[in-house]
Amino acid sequence: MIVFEHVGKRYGGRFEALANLDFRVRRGEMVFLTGHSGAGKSSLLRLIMRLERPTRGRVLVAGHDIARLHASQVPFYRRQIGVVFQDHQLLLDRSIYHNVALPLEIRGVEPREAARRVRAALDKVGLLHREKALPIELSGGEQQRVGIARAVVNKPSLLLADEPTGNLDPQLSADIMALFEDFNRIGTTVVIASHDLALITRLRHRMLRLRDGRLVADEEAA
Ligand SMILES: Nc1ncnc2c1ncn2[C@@H]1O[C@H](COP(=O)(O)OP(=O)(O)OP(=O)(O)O)[C@@H](O)[C@H]1O
Repeated sequence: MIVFEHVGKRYGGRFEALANLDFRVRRGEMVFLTGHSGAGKSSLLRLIMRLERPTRGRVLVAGHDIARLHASQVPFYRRQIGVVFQDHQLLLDRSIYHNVALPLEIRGVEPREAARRVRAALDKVGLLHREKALPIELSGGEQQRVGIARAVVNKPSLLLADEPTGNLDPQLSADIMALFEDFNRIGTTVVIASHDLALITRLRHRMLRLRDGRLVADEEAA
């Protein structure tokens, strides 16, 4: 599903944020990406989203070198990827329903079909009963679940998350990870950047460990 071939990324000057990354993630896998702050986790995810391009090597997703995508193809490419952020980035003046519906509105999905999908996504994260609420009326854990519903409403084949539990207490963090496992179980490929080693070690998935932009360990779950 995802192949990194000798990938390097420099931001201006000589500073190498990522160096010689070589790994692949199979379709249907769930992988944690870990490492210290500044190790390059977000940069790696941004390469997969094609928000950045590698300065060396190639990133292939579903067989395509994504650096070669034409600008007009990029929105279609991104549609197959759901993204969850640490600070969920919800629109505060819109209801939960409309936050989750946003990616479908942008695509011009017909309202009745959109409503069906929004409710299915909210149901999966256990928040169907809060569809009329505003984000501010929800707890931090619930807001993050809305962020996940919005990420999966397009039924992406790939789900990426950057520190999705960064602001949550241990129990809520475990609940959020369990949700990602649910989506993985139905076939979605999942890549999660997290520095919460205590949590992700317990979950027993493959772990890619970055240090100063290099891949220093690739451990299959025991
Ligand atoms: N747009 C940018 N321009 C210049 N340098 C950048 C840019 N984005 C990231 N970097 C640098 O690249 C390195 C890797 O950053 P990155 O955000 O990928 O790490 P990270 O592991 O996600 O860290 P954190 O957990 O703190 O977000 C850091 O030294 C960072 O300062």
